[in-house]
Amino acid sequence: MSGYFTEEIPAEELTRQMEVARGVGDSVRALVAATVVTDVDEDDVIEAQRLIDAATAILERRRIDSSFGIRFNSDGRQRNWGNAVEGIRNPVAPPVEFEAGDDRVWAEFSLGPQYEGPPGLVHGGVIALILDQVLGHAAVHAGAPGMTGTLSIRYRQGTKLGSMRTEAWIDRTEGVKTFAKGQISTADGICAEAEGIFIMPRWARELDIDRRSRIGDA
Ligand SMILES: CCCCCCCCCCCCCC(=O)SCCNC(=O)CCNC(=O)[C@H](O)C(C)(C)COP(=O)(O)OP(=O)(O)OC[C@H]1O[C@@H](n2cnc3c(N)ncnc32)[C@H](O)[C@@H]1OP(=O)(O)O
Repeated sequence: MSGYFTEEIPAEELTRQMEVARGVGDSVRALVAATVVTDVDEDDVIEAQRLIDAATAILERRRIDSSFGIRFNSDGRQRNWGNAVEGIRNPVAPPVEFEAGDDRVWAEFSLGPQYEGPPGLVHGGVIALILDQVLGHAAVHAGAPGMTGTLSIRYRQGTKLGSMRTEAWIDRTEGVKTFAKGQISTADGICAEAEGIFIMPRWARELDIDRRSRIGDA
């Protein structure tokens, strides 16, 4: 399966690269939020646009031919910097950084004005995006990774923009299918609940266990 790479970056160098990646990702995230809510004069908007275009031209001086993919380093760490939920260098990603316990995974994070759907509330598609990832992550954590086959969401109340928590756990596994459940909550309580079926794709079923678990680490 393409998009999965193995690489050998010395640990200290990888840590340094991660700091730079997070730095530029965070700066563009702040830029996106500022673009949505700025109230400065039009001349300032136009000047900002000129500077942004100059920054884009610098970044485009050299680029990879594909999307970022998932890169496994020899020290056990992996880079999924392009992931739409977790990718530290992807400004579209909040990013959501998961923690894992015995029977579940969770994350605390914040969504700003660029994720708005109804006024003041998170867009339902963004809720689905995050629930897909957290349920998928729970399947990985349980050692039963898979692609999302089905995802069902019950939106119980609007999710206010700002701080929130998501968590997910495995309900059961049946052969290549992993049934996961999860939720997103704010200070108002549970806002959305999800159930998902994650299915190990055929190409992964044919891999040996070691390679499969490395892909599942994604
Ligand atoms: C190791 C892999 C790791 C993957 C990445 C980890 C990322 C980590 C986190 C990422 C998080 C974000 C994740 C993302 O964003 S994943 C991106 C969004 N999802 C996709 O793009 C998935 C596209 N679909 C596929 O690749 C295949 O159709 C899948 C893999 C889903 C099934 O494959 P295939 O079609 O070849 O399966 P099969 O014919 O052998 O059937 C097997 C069993 O499954 C049952 N079934 C089939 N389809 C569905 C369905 N839709 N719902 C419920 N059940 C379904 C079927 O009845 C049978 O059951 P049974 O009759 O045996 O009881």
